[in-house]
Amino acid sequence: MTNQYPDDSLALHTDAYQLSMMQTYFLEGIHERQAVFEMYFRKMPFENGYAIFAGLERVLDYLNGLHFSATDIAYLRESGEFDPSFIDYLENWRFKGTVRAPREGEPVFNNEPILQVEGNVFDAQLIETPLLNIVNYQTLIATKAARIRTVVGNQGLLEFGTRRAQEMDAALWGTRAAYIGGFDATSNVRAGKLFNIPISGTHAHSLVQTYRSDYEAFKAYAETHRDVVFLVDTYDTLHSGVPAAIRVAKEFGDKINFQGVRIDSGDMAYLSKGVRHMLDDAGFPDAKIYASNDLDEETITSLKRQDAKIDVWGIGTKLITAYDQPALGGVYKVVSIENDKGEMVDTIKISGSAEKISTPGKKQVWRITSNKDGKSQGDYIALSDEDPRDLPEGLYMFHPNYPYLNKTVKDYTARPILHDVVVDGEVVYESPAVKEIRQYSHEALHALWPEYRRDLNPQEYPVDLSKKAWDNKMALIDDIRAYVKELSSENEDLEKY
Ligand SMILES: Nc1ncnc2c1ncn2[C@@H]1O[C@H](COP(=O)(O)OP(=O)(O)OP(=O)(O)O)[C@@H](O)[C@H]1O
Ligand SMILES: O=P(O)(O)OC[C@H]1O[C@H](OP(=O)(O)OP(=O)(O)O)[C@H](O)[C@@H]1O
Ligand SMILES: O=C(O)c1cccnc1
Repeated sequence: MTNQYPDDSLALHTDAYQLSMMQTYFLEGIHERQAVFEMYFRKMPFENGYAIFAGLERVLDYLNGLHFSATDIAYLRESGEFDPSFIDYLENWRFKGTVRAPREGEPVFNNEPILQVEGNVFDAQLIETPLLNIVNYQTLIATKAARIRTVVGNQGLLEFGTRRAQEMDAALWGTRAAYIGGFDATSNVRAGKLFNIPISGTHAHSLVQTYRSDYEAFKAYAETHRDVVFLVDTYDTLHSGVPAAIRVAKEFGDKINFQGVRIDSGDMAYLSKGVRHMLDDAGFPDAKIYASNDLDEETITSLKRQDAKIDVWGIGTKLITAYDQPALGGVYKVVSIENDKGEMVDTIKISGSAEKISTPGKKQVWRITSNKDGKSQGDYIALSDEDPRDLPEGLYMFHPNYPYLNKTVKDYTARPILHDVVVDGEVVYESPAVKEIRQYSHEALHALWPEYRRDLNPQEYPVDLSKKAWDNKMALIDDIRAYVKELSSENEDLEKY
């Protein structure tokens, strides 16, 4: 399908129920009521100790100049689903809200706000779906990438996932997220162009099959390239591929700057050791062994344990699809809303399961680090009118579910994590170059103790509520309980249920 709408916009990239609610607010005349919504996720992805926040650049692209185009409006009218006066209003609508977010690449944790939208309830509602769409995916992939980087150490790490991604957008933005999470380069050339990230690659089996021989294929490739890596497993790695690679490397010498070989099947521990011997014996001790084939942090760990002689890891499917956990599960909840007297009142969503109870009130996340070693002590979620900096008596931190787990931190720095990125509809933040984001992420991650960074059974990082935020939550839970009780006593029929 070609795009038949030259002015297609992203304004309709939302769930119909958002427009349905917006219509209600509009027709009831409350669409300009102020509200604060926050995005957070409840569980750490991959049971990891941290997540890497990503997606902000695309969020800003999306919000910048967001409006309903002529064909969007025409479509809504033709659908017959919405009131004409509501559609008239959408015609001149512009996003006027304020958005706060962490820096891209920032380590973030479950149950803390990672996006905050403040503005008309109408505006905030429309953008819920795309914000979750963007940040859930990119944060997931950046986190998966960071996990893989953890097990790979300082070795080369290449992103090969485009062919296996859930369509083109996912390949492109997933690649960017993977780079932020610590990959060195991508095979996706467009990502290289758009984001100015390094591109890299070898060649496929089809080259060898086209020439019907390893030697002929490598020779042709060598005639036409420098810095070559030969794929050696098309027919037989140890008996055909590697001998042919060595022969061509010797024949072409300095002309091709032979970089190494790639193995894409078979027992990679066994094969890589054999290949290493052959390359060393042939006088190519610096040639690198690349490996690919459904790799992820688990297989890499296992291969390292087996002392596989692999120098560069190419990772596709399991990274770009977040194979073992394909969704982050981030949610977007209203935490404060203007009442009919014009006052902001905090609001809570109660649930039978404790983890689904939201934390009311507009908040800020503070990262608390010790001034002695620069290492982080935990995150402190406070209401936005609190300032936990420079408290002479120290900062009292307690676990929100187990308050007896507590500590007082002295000689600390409290750094706010959420920053204004859009103010009253205007984008006020310019994303740094992706290379800088990657570097920032690396540094911010290493301000966490290694116990939170290990890939298996990491320590739970403290994400605490301020006393005021905690009291506010408890008071609202009590209010809701009293309200439900009153309803039940007013209506005896309800007692039956
Ligand atoms: N020594 C090893 N230890 C642990 N895992 C390995 C080892 N060697 C290879 N693997 C992994 O085992 C899996 C093997 O998958 P699979 O059987 O599909 O590969 P293959 O048959 O060798 O190649 P192909 O992809 O062409 O079918 C891959 O994920 C690979 O990365
Ligand atoms: O294995 P991944 O982590 O997804 O990495 C990308 C894969 O893409 C290529 O395979 P290709 O499409 O040629 O298929 P193959 O599995 O038959 O090698 C490459 O040889 C890798 O195996
Ligand atoms: O360049 C490569 O080796 C490559 C690129 C994409 C997928 N698999 C391998």
